[in-house]
Amino acid sequence: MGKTVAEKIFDAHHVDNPSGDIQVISLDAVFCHEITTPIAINDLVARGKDRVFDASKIKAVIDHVTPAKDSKTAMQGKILRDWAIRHGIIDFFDIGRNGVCHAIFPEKGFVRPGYTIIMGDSHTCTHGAFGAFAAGVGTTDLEVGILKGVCAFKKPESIKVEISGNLPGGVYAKDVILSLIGQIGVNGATNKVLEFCGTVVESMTMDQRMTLCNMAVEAGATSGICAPDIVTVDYLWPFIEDEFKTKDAAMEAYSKFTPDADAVYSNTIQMDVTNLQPMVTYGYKPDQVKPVAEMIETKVDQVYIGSCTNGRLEDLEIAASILRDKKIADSVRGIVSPATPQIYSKALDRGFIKIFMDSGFCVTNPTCGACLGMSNGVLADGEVCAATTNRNFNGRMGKGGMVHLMSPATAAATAITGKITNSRLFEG
Ligand SMILES: CC(C)[C@H](C(=O)O)[C@@H](O)C(=O)O
Ligand code: SF4
Repeated sequence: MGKTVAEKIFDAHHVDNPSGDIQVISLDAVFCHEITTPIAINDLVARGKDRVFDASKIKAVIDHVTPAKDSKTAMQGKILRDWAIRHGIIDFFDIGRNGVCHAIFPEKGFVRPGYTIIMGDSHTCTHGAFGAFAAGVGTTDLEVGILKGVCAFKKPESIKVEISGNLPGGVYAKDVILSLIGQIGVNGATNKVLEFCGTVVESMTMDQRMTLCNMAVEAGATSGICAPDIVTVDYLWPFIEDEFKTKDAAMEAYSKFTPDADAVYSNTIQMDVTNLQPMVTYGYKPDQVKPVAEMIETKVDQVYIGSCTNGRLEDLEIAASILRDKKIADSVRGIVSPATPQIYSKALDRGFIKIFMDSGFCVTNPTCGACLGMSNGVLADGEVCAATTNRNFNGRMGKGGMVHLMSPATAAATAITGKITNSRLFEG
């Protein structure tokens, strides 16, 4: 019987089959940030198990609140920092070199097709864009992962999402994933892997595939996955050139993580995006999605462009192309957080940062910050934010605040008018 991408990855990492449909797999990487890992560290220390399975496979970053905003966040950073130093974790990213975990780790080449990765963060599914199985876990699993380099999962069942057609102008990967979540609901993929395929996915860049996989968890999925192909190899080439010498050799090696034609899926969803509209969320759940056209009178107080969903270079490029030579509405506070220092620096070189600043946006350092309402743009009670992030939960960006999720293009257009706006108004 044929296998899905996730099944092939599980086979290649099989350690044990303790019971029924539970499988223990070995881990290629454990990613860490300063909000959840310190809880695991403190517990491991208290239990006399302050060890790591392999310091070279642990990658850590201070990203959620950086620079620290108060004594609590300073201590969270300190616990992670001291632990990284204590255990010789070389790939540790602190202020000045740090960025949003799900943007900086792929950028550094830490994700490869066929990898298994866990992290104490729900959007770990982002890394599935590289053909990896990457999942967010709780503290107990994180501790076991750090100590032993293994993790127990339910054997993966996958939903195949086949995306075809041609994306219209002004419609992006973010609109595709919002529309899918709107269709299947926040529990539509619970305990399943969403395997994205089809001509639209094949023609997406890695930045776009990361946007797609990033929100898999908002439909309840354990992970999102795109099979590795030449786009993946091109992205990773600087990191894998020495190993493979030719791209063909890399493709050949990674092809063992492409799905079989007769792979078995729990179900298949066909999406034709040819007539897709730009999408926006309207409520407190990511499946409450409407076309922008139905939301255009909605006034916003703040526009936030950033996060692990849409804070990458292509996102900033699209937003900047709309903001060029324009001013944002006086009533709007515009905030942009490039997701990593490299993105920031490239955005500077390419003139995007100047466009943001000239239009009236505040540019912050790379951080999660406003996305989860911890710093750099917390909303006041009753305020509304247009955001390129992934969660619109009640109070997510500040108590009593409302978040509308959308693409960077829609966010930029919205900043100019102060009301939710179709970016086609400004796109050529
Ligand atoms: C802080 C962390 C545990 C959390 C998550 O897991 O998703 C955060 O990244 C978020 O997006 O809310
Ligand atoms: S950018 Fe937002 S969603 Fe992503 S990891 Fe940070 S807080 Fe979570």
